Amino acid sequence: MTSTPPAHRSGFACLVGRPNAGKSTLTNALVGDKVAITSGRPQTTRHTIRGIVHRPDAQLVLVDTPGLHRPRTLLGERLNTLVRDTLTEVDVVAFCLPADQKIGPGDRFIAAQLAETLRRRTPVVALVTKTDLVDRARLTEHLLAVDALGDWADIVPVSAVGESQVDTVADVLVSHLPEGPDLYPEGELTDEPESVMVAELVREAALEGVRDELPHSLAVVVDEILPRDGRDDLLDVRVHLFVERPSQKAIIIGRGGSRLREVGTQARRGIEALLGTKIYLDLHVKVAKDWQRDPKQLGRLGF
Ligand SMILES: Nc1nc2c(ncn2[C@@H]2O[C@H](COP(=O)(O)OP(=O)(O)OP(=O)(O)O)[C@@H](O)[C@H]2O)c(=O)[nH]1
Repeated sequence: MTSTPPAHRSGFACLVGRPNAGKSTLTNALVGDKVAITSGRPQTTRHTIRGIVHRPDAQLVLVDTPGLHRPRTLLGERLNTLVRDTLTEVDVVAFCLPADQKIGPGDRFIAAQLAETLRRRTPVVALVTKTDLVDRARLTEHLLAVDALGDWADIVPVSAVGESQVDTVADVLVSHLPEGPDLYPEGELTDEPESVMVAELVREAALEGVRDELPHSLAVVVDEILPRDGRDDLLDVRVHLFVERPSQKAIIIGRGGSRLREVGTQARRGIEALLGTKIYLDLHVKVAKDWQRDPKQLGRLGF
């Protein structure tokens, strides 16, 4: 019998569960430490990307769930909107239930929300997390309780800390993704807060001494932050500075580019401290006429 290679899959997943269920730790274990950042907003989801699992056979994009991530804030109407918005846009939902804690009202609440919101349109995988904290008997008991809690596409026990079954979790989540090519270039991971901070550091440096001349005319966009090929100690950071008029571009760049070099040096120091690694900072200045008044330009600049 000849076997055809499995189709490439790609899509979005979100990890839900009550606080301390182990979502962040598992996300990190799934994604590994190949961290790069971009401010580019994903085209296919409005939600913050927490990490991307790159594999030869698949790309799994893990997105944040603003609501279920912090169930304490999930009340009334708001809850329903938040949950529905995110959960209905992903391909698979992973519900984390820590093995060392009995299923409680918080878990039952989330289970009910998932059932009501998704109505089986999106598969939900139950992940029994922190299995390293319990013995076999307790794990079995918990698995049975989780099974009784809802209608799951799969149930997978996992320990992110003990590094047990993390690959199985990835396999199972990937199995629920549609066939498709990579959605993001390899090495790309988003972390919005950090890229916003990078943009802010560049903006600060660029406005130094010229704040009066172009206070609100400067927008900074971080295009990408990627590891340099073949280097694990250097990130390439590409940034665009947008001004409204050619005269402002001249101010930012300075005579023979002298001022832009100073801006780069100052911003680089701050960014290296922020990211904890050496960077190569690539700054480009562009004129985007009347960007403050043009909704299309504003959108492009991330406002
Ligand atoms: N022993 C053990 N501890 C774990 C494991 N996964 C997470 N933890 C611990 O559990 C605690 C909570 O983990 P997080 O990953 O922050 O949980 P979370 O669900 O992201 O929490 P919130 O951000 O509050 O929603 C941390 O102290 C972790 O170190 C695991 O597999 N084994």
